[in-house]
Amino acid sequence: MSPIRSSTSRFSILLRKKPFPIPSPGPPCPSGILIDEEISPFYNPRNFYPAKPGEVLVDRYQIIVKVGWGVSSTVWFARDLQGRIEEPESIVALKIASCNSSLRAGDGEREVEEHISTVNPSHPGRSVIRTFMDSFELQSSEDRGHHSCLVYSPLREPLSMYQRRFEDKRMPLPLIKTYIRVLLTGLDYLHKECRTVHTDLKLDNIMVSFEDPIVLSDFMKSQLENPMAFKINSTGRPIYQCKNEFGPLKSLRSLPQLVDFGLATRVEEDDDWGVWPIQPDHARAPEVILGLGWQMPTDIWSLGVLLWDMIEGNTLFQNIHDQSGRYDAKYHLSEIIALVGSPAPEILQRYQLMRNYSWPEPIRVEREDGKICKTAEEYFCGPFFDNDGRFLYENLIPDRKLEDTVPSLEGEEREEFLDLVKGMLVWHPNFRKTAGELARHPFLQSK
Ligand SMILES: Nc1ncnc2c1ncn2[C@@H]1O[C@H](COP(=O)(O)OP(=O)(O)OP(=O)(O)O)[C@@H](O)[C@H]1O
Repeated sequence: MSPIRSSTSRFSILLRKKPFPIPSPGPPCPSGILIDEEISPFYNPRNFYPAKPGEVLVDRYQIIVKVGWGVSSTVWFARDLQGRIEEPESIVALKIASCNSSLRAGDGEREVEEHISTVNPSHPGRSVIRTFMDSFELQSSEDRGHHSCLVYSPLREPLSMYQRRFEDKRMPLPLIKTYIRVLLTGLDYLHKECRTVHTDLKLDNIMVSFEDPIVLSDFMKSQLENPMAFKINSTGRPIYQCKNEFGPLKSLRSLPQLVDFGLATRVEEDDDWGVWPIQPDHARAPEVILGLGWQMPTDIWSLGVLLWDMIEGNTLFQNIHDQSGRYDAKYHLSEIIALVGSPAPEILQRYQLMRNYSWPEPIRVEREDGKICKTAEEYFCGPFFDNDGRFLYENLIPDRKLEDTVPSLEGEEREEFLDLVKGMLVWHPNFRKTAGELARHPFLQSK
């Protein structure tokens, strides 16, 4: 038996897909110009894995093209060589985390995604959440720990980029409604079944799938003919310029997926609360700014804010920065009060109670001064309300009304939209509607 087995395995090795020859280098970039991840203020090239087109990782994934990057990772499309020669090409996205061991980049993301993928695979929202299909580790070249590598299905692009493909950068309303409903089904799964808060909802963390597999296969072929531009940096490593332009849409069959669980947080028990600052500035919920503690409803506030980015093509809260462009919470709260009203008395009571609560560990503010803070009040430069619950910056409250912020909707459509968002932009997190309830709202049903 054994000779037959060994010749069978040799035979199957022969039938296995072969790596393409290493593509010729693309055009050189001037060395003085910063490329992609180099722009990040805390960038250290030694922490990034020096991936190269043509390289085969773990004897299985052949790197072809860089399609994205973040502050602590790069994302590449790669060929999966596991299939047999005659099988269609299988392309995956590899997210290679940096090896900065203090951040343990990639490890938290892997843990949360493992949890999400196993809780209840039959829930309709499960497929809306992007989780990894495979994972492995790569040793860093300078003995600086490991690079965690997560393998995903390839996606077309973030919603921010997808939107720009439509006239006036606005997707058709029926399509937006479908997207919102799908995202809410995903959040219902994440919140109710997985008891996980995304904490970083923004259009860049909603990605859309390829509308047609031909778009991806044409893109991959074109990469072999037109390789990425690159430069050699001061440490002698090549840095490649990512390519992620997939051209005009062939149809509207793409669907959204929630991605990037690098900052996601599990809330196991009802009395577990996140306390540290989260969320992109304009989508930050009031309980985060005021340091009241946050749970799943904080994502509902963020998604509520993002509905303006989707429907109107601009942000709901427009003046939340000071004159030098820095996020300023007192302006943000002033806009919230103008559009949503004053906080409920319970919120003000909790604010007084939590004002002096110190975080278990101090946090450095991501500003030039890099101040170290122990409380939300220090971090967001409070106080904001006096002991009687009066807002300390009444003079900053702009003359705006929520009803005037949706010029593109009219009549019943507008009323229904306002009703939907009034269930999301609620000061008291407990009184916000849940994702499951919102998904059934009349505004989102096809008429
Ligand atoms: N599956 C995928 N298919 C195609 N492109 C992807 C995929 N995943 C990520 N990208 C691209 O890579 C970019 C960065 O990915 P992602 O959002 O997961 O990283 P990040 O969390 O922003 O990185 P970091 O945590 O290092 O800041 C995305 O904005 C997107 O352009």
